[in-house]
Amino acid sequence: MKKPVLFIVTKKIIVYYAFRDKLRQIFGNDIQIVTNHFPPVNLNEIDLILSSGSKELEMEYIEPVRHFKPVLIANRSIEFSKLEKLIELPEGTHCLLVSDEKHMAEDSVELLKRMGFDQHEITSYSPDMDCLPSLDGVEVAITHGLKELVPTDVKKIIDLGVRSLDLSTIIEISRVLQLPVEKVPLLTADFFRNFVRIGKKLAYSNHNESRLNQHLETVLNAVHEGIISINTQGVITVFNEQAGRILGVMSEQCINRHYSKVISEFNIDEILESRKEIADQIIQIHERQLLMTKTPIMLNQHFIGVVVTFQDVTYVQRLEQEIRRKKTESGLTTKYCFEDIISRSQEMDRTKEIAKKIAKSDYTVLINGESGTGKELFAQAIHEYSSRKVGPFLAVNFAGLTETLAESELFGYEEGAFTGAKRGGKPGLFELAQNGTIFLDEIGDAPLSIQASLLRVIQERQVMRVGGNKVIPINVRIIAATNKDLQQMIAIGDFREDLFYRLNELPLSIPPLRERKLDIEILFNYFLKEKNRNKHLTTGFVKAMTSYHWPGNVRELVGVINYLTVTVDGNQIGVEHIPQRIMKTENQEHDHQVDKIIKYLDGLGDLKRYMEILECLALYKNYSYGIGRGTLRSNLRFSISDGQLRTKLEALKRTGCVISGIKRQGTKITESGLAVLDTLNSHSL
Ligand SMILES: Nc1ncnc2c1ncn2[C@@H]1O[C@H](COP(=O)(O)OP(=O)(O)OP(=O)(O)O)[C@@H](O)[C@H]1O
Repeated sequence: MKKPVLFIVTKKIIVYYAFRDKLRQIFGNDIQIVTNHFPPVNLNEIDLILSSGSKELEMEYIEPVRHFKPVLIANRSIEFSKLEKLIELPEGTHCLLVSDEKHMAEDSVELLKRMGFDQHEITSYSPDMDCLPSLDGVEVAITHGLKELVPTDVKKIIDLGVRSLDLSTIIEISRVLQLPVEKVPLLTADFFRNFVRIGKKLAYSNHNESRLNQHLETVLNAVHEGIISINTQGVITVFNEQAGRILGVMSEQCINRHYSKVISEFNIDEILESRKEIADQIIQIHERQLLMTKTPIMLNQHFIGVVVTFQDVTYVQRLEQEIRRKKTESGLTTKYCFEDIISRSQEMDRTKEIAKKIAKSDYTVLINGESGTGKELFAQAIHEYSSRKVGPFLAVNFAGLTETLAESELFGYEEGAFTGAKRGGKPGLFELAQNGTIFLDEIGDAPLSIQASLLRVIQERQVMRVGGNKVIPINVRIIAATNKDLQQMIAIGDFREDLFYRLNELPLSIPPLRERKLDIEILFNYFLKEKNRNKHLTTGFVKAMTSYHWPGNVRELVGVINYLTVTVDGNQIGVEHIPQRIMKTENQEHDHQVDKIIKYLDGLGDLKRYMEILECLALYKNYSYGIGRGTLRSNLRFSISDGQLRTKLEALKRTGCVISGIKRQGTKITESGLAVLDTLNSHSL
C-alpha cells in the first residue's frame, strides 16, 4: 500500500530534522517524509504540506499548490527542560530574541511573555528586519537553535533549542493522512516527563522562591495538561487550572486538601508506597478517559511527594468515531449529489459541467443565483463530487444571524468566554468542518466585522476560538452563496472587496428557472413522482407554467406541487388547477419586471445602445455558448471600446438580460432579455 507523503517546508534544515524526528517517533515508517532541503520533490505525489510558517518560503512552495493540496502551518511547542535557564536570569535583564524571520521572533517573544517571563525586557531581532533594534544594554540573546544569527556584540546566549511540533499539529497530521493515533499519547508522556523534571527543579530550587513559584504557576496554567502535586502526607500542593477543568472542580478548593477527598480514583497510595513511576496509564473517570503519569519526586535522595500529570484523551481516542458520529447524527453529511439536480436544459447541463470541474479543485467557490434556484443543492453536490467527500459538510446561513452569534457559531468559544457560554467551551463550525467543506449561505448578509474575520481565516487558514488564545490550523474548503449583487454592495460599502475576490476564485452562476424553461415540466413530473402522485400534466398546464416567471424558482415550484397534490382529485392536472395567485400575477408581474429593467437601463443612459446590443445578441440566441465580445463588437453599428462593452454587458447581466460563462464562454441573451427587447421594439424608440 502506498504510504502517505508529507512534504515538510522549513527555512532551516535543523527545524526540518526536529519535525522529522518527532514524526518518526509517533508514526514510525508509516509515513513518507520529503522536504525542500532535499530536492527534487514531486509535488503531484504529496498528500499534505507541513510548513514551519516561514513567509519567505510561502511563495515558492506553498502558493503554487495551495489549492490542490492541503496545507498545515505547524504549531510549535517549547522545550520545558530548557526554560530554567531563563528563570535564573535576574529581573529586568535586557534580552534579544533572535530568529531568522521577523514574525517568528515576534511570535517567540509573545509566547515567552504569555508564559510569564514578562519581568525581562525582551526585544525581537531577526536579520530580515528593515530597521534592526539597538543593541545598547542587551545582555543576553535567546534563540531557538539559531546561535549563528546572534550579533557578535552579545556574548551570553541562551539556546532554548529548536521548537518542535506541538500535539495539536501532530493530531491534525494523523487526521489528514488517516494515520493511527494510538502512539500520540507517547508524545504526551514525554512532554509530561520533561515538565515534571523542570517543575521539580523550579519548585525546589534555592533561588528566589516566591518568584519561582509565581513562574511555575503561570507555566502550569499555560499548559493544556492537568498537573497535580501531592506531598508525602497525601496533601495536594499544586493543582493547576487545567486539572480543575478536566475534573470539573475548582482548583482553589483542592489545594491543601487530602487527595482522597478530591481524587480518590487516582490511586495515589500505590505510588506513595512503591515510589516508582507509573507512566502512561489510561484511567476512566466518569465519561472521560485520562492518560496519566504518576512520578515520585526525589530531592537529594529524599522522597518528597508525587506529581501526577494527565490529559483528557477521550478526544484523541475517539477522534475517528466522533467525526463519523457527528457527520451522520447532526446532518453533517450531504443529502444531494449531481444526479439529484434534475434538469434537461442546456443552461443547467453547462452549469453542472462547470460545477463538476470546480469540484475537482480546492479553490473557494462563490455561487450566485436567485433565491430557490438550488445553490445549496449545488454546494452539496460539489462536496460529494470532491476528494473531501469523506469529510464533513457544514452549512451556516448568515440571514438573521447576529454578529455575536455568527462569531461563536463559526469560530467556537472557550469556557467562560461570555455569560451563558457552555461548560468546556464549544468548537466552531470551521473546526467541525475540518477536512471537509463549509457552506456559507447568504454571505451577503454577513456583518462587516464577520467579513473581516472570515477574510483572516481564509488567508491564514487558522481560527481562534472566542475567548481563547490557541490557534487552530484548519483545512476546510469554502463554498459561499448569495442572491445579492455583491459588487453593488461593495460600491456602497456593505461588502468587503478583498473578501469578495478571495471568495470569487471560482464563480458559479445558477440560472433562474425562467431562463431554463425546459426544466419546468421535468421538475413537475419528478416531484409528482417523488410524492407518489401519478398524474398527467395537460399541454395547456405545461404551457402556462412555462410562461410563468417563477420569482421563487424551484422552491416556489415545489410549493405549487404541494398545493396540487392536495387540491387535485383526478389523474389530470390542467390550467384550471393552477393556483389563483399565479394566474393573477403572471402577466402583471412579468410586465412589471420588464418595465423595471427598462427603467434601470434607461437610468444608466444610452438605452438605445443597450437595445442594439440585445438585438445583436438575439441573432445568436440559439448558440449554446453565446458569442464573444469581439464578435459582438464587430456586429454593432456603433463603435465602442472593449472596456465600455464589458461595462454594458455587466449591467445587462445584473438585470438578468444576458448570461455569460466563466473562462472563454461568451455572452448569451436570456428570456428576460428577449422580453425586454420585445417591449423596447414595441415602444419603437
Ligand atoms: N434542479 C433541481 N432539482 C431538484 N430539486 C431542486 C433543484 N433545484 C432546487 N431544488 C430544490 O429546491 C429547493 C431550494 O433549493 P436550495 O435550497 O438549494 O436553493 P437556494 O438557491 O440555496 O435557496 P436560497 O437562496 O433561498 O437559500 C430545495 O428543496 C431543493 O432540493
